[in-house]
Amino acid sequence: MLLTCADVRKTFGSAVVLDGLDLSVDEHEVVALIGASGSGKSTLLRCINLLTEVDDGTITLDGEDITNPKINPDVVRRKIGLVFQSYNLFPHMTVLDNITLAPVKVHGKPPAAARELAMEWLNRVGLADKSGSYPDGLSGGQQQRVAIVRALVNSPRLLLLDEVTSALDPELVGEVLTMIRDLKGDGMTMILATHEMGFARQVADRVAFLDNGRVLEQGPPAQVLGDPVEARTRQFLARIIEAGRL
Ligand SMILES: Nc1ncnc2c1ncn2[C@@H]1O[C@H](COP(=O)(O)OP(=O)(O)OP(=O)(O)O)[C@@H](O)[C@H]1O
Repeated sequence: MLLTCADVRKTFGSAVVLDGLDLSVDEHEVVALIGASGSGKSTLLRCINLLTEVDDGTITLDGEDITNPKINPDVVRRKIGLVFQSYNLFPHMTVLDNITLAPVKVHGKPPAAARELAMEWLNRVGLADKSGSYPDGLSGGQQQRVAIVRALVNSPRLLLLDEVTSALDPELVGEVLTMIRDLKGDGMTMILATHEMGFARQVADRVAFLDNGRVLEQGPPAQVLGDPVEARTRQFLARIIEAGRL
């Protein structure tokens, strides 16, 4: 296993958000997290990326317990890319500078090498001509693809994607989806939190349904989304169908 979350607990005040959650992800696997709003999907991703500290339980990456307080979070975060719904690009920096900032300033990569790698990725995703543009000159889909490239230039072992298509106009979702499918083809290990069941169905090897702070049910997309075992999964999907999102 590349990642193992074992008995992870997280509370905010009196709210128990993760309640002994177990989840394992194999190398090259793509896992979609689904569940009602507030079920803890983002919190889990933030715990894995060490942006939020777990109260209890362990998270193991590549055999190393990353919840051990002695671990250097910056080293862990280099191995785990996290991309948010709101792309969070720096508005006053060009696309190229947004991408090379962390490799150069944080990780000490020579600027020329960082630019070369960034341009390679931008070429691959068809955005090389935007390298000198500022984020507000790009569409939402283009900005999100730049945000994903920014995570990829650190060569992460694991990519976490938190609702990366949710802020996009429907016609822009496809280009981000295509990029994620290409990454899957390259063997990138990914965990994606999503409200879009179509997205989960199209890219995930496995879907995990979060409920009351635990993974209640998981399996291949066709099974979990098409023929769920648990009554609560069925209820959740029925609400999604009502909302027209299945
Ligand atoms: N820093 C925080 N302080 C207090 N409560 C928090 C904090 N972060 C998250 N929560 C609470 O934890 C619960 C789970 O939130 P989380 O964002 O993980 O859910 P989610 O499944 O990702 O929801 P959504 O699908 O709406 O993004 C929510 O009730 C939220 O209000």
